[in-house]
Amino acid sequence: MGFLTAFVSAFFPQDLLTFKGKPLLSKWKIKFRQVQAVCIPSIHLHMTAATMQVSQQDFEKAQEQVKLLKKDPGNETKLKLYALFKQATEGPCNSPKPGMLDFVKKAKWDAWNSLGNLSQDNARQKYTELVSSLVSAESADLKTDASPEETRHGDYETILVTTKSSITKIMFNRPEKKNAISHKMYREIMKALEEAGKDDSTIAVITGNGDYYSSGNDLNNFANIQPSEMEKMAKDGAVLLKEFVGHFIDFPKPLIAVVNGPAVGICVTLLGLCDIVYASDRATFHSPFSELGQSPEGCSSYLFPKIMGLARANEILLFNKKLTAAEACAWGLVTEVFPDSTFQKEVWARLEAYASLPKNSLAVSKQLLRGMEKEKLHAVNSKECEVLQERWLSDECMNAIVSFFQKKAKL
Ligand SMILES: CCCCCC/C=C/C(=O)SCCNC(=O)CCNC(=O)[C@H](O)C(C)(C)COP(=O)(O)OP(=O)(O)OC[C@H]1O[C@@H](n2cnc3c(N)ncnc32)[C@H](O)[C@@H]1OP(=O)(O)O
Repeated sequence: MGFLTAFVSAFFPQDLLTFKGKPLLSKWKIKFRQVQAVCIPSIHLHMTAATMQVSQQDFEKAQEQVKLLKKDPGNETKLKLYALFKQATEGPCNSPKPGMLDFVKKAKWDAWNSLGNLSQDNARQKYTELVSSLVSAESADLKTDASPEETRHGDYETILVTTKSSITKIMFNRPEKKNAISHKMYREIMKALEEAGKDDSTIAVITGNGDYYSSGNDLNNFANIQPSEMEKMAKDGAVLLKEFVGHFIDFPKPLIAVVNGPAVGICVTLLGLCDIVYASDRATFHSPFSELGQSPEGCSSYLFPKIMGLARANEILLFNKKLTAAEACAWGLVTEVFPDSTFQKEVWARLEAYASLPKNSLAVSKQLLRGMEKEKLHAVNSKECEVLQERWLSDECMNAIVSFFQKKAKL
């Protein structure tokens, strides 16, 4: 016999467990909440404005809500509910006191009788308030229970943003385009970073959906531009890029890159602004700026020489050297490399442990590590964007982009 069955059988006499004259015990005996439905007579009342108004409708709604409670509220509360219900529907207790040995009936009688001359209106109100507090407590519990679940944010088209276990994950989500970053995606990433900076998460993660981390700037951002619009395109591009990189410079919490596959262009350079970079051993790192007639961005012209030394930075940023994950780790761009087969499992277990550390301590420590450099980084960002704006108008750059689309057309 389950707890509620026992409670119902003990606390509600057989005569109460009837509906329209038919015995309901066999069908209904299991759930306390259902007993309340059996006990509902039809009441028509009007509250005056003297007390907080509880309408008949509210009272009936409360009776329905009791039926939906998932957790047993405990004997004491159930006795209170019973007493208030009887008082509300029948008025003060005037039935004879049960014998001392009839414990259950006596407990119920005592509860009802203890309400004395409480008016039916007040009893209805107290019943409704009690139910409302039980419902609120239960939904708060459910929210707490649900906290380890993943919550999805916003109405994004090009990225997926979720929070789980104090980690906000921003995932590039154009796998069919190798997660190339379109104009819309630049804007959505900025919005997601702004939100992640303010939300309850402890750390934020950037990663890619599919086989690529990201193939960098979407070269379509430069396609189909009329000659008369070239200057505007370059100017607007520089403004957008400056703002975009600025969001990484100013991000207030630890920012982790989970590089699930190859990374190209701006998605490589931005790694210098991330606080930790974990890579799958399938990942490669390629910044083909000179091949594209362009120049470095993402503060890499300043941070890469600091991270790996000028000679190595030159190989990547001037001569398009594509690094394996192991090389990128040896050169200090990547923190740690994991076998692809266990990458996700190992990385997320590690990050969950990190995200349980005190949030504010992590944030202030990040500021100490990065804060002094911020002004410098913004200046570098401005300069890089200025140079790129010119590069985008160069023949070298235009030819490289035309060549990319021609190769595609031939395929
Ligand atoms: C506001 C402006 C800010 C600018 C900031 C400055 C940023 C600079 C950079 O990021 S420079 C780097 C730019 N990226 C590239 O040069 C990479 C170009 N792509 C490739 O070389 C290849 O696609 C690849 C090596 C990434 C992958 O090759 P492969 O495995 O053979 O796949 P596909 O080429 O067939 O690609 C599948 C599909 O995706 C499209 N695509 C891939 N990358 C890009 C891209 N960067 N831009 C646009 N489209 C891209 C590709 O065209 C295919 O599309 P399709 O199926 O043909 O429609």
